[in-house]
Order: sequence, then structure tokens, then C-alpha cells
Amino acid sequence: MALDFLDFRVLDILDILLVAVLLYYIYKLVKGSAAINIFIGIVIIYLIWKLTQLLQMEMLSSVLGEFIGVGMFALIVVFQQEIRKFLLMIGSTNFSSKNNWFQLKFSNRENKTLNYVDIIVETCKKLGSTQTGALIVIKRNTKLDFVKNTGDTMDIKVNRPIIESIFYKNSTLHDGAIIIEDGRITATRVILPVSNDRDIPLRFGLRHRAAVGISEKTDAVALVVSEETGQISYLKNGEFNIFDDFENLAEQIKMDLS
Ligand SMILES: Nc1ncnc2c1ncn2[C@@H]1O[C@H](COP(=O)(O)OP(=O)(O)OP(=O)(O)O)[C@@H](O)[C@H]1O
Repeated sequence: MALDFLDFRVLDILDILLVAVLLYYIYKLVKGSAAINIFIGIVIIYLIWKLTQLLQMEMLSSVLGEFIGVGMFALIVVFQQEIRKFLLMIGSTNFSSKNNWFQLKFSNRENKTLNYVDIIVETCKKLGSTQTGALIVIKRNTKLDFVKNTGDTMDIKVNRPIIESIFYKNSTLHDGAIIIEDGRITATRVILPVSNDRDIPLRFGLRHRAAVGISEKTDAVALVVSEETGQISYLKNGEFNIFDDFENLAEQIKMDLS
């Protein structure tokens, strides 16, 4: 008996944890988008249906029941894009922590130099001085395949002339973002999910919103060079990070990547 009880509790906790993870991913995906309103609409219809059942309002309850039944298929159609992104996000997530013993023992991550960060920051400084817009995403743990698929994949070691030429205004590659993974540029012309956060100041346009979006939906960090002002912004966890000088910025990024 006692063992049964224990089994139940363990499964119960696992159940709650899994639901929490699921809700967290759904929240990350629909946060700030129109999908959240559709989701709220569905929840409201579901609650009204349950209420009509409780009050034994047969007609309304059967109409809503039919609607909910067909609704499952409608949901797949309406949320087709979100479901796709959701599955890609789940499939791309690296659940292992970079600090766990397995990684410390078997990966060379902790020995890796992060010199390429200095190159990225130096390049951003240069791009800023010439008011050349840029959007650079640096991968941490979450795999970025779901956004890389929107652009052109490549595999080039980070270096200043390449990044400069990518973002050069007349370059065919300058639109969108570049993705950097372990010191290598792995994708260009990437379209990022745009954040609809209303707290982002109006002076920031789509480039900045896209940087906020990817840093909200994944653990990646992003650098934006504004074409209008030459100003450099650093985004982490959906927030703008202030830095006093470029050395501090490079240090901050290295800390966040290690
Ligand atoms: N979703 C997106 N993903 C990737 N890049 C994007 C996205 N949206 C816009 N961009 C890039 O940002 C460029 C400029 O957009 P916009 O002028 O709206 O940005 P901004 O935040 O005002 O930046 P800036 O200060 O540089 O003008 C676009 O030409 C495009 O290259």
C-alpha cells in the first residue's frame, strides 16, 4: 500500500513537471503574438461549454460540444505554424545543462577559447561607426535549427572581413540575421521571430524586435547594430543589457557563453 502511494506521488510530480514544461514552451511560443488571443478565445468557449453542461442547458451545450469536437481539427489548421515551430523548438532543445558532470567530463567546452567574441564586438564597433545595420545571434544551449532553416546555411570561422561584407548594405546577404555557433557563422539571411512586447521603446524597429524575440524564445544572445544611430544593443533573455564600454561588452558575452 505504502509503495503504491509513493509510486503515485512520484508519477504525480513527474506529471506536474511535464505539464509545466509544456505550458512553458507554449507560453514562450505564443507570448505577445496573436495566437495568445486565439488561445484565450478557445479557453473561454471551453469554459462556457462546461458551464452549459453543468447547468444542463442541453441545446447550447450540444452546439458548443459539436464546435469543440470539430475545433480540434480547426486548431491544427489555425495553429499550423505555431505547432510546427513548437515541435521544432522541442526537437532542437538541448536539455542538458552545460554545468553537468557529463559535459564537464566529456566535452572540451570549458577549454574552449572565446576569442571570437572579441572579433564580433570589434566588428560591431566598426559597423556602428559606419552606421551599417547588423543582427548577430550567438547560440548558447538551445539549438537554433528552427530559425536557421529560414536562411542560408554556411560554415565559416568568425572573422571581421566576412561579417563586415555580409552586412555591407549592397551585399545580397545583408538582410536578416546571422547565426554564430561555437565561433563559426552557420547561417545568414535568417528571419527571426519578432517580439510583440509592448515595453520595447517605439524607436526600436523590427531588427531590434527580432533580436528581443530570439532571446525570449531561446537562450541565445543577440547583438544589434542600429543602422539609424550606429548604437549597439546586447540582448539576453528578452532584455536589453546595458554596457559601459566595448571591453565590458566582450567580457559580458564571454561570461554568458561560458
Ligand atoms: N524578423 C526579422 N529577422 C531578421 N532580420 C530582420 C527581421 N525584421 C527585420 N530585420 C532586419 O532589420 C532590417 C531593418 O529593420 P528596421 O529598420 O525595422 O529595424 P530597426 O530596429 O529600426 O533597426 P535600425 O535602427 O537599424 O533601423 C531589415 O532590413 C532586416 O534586414
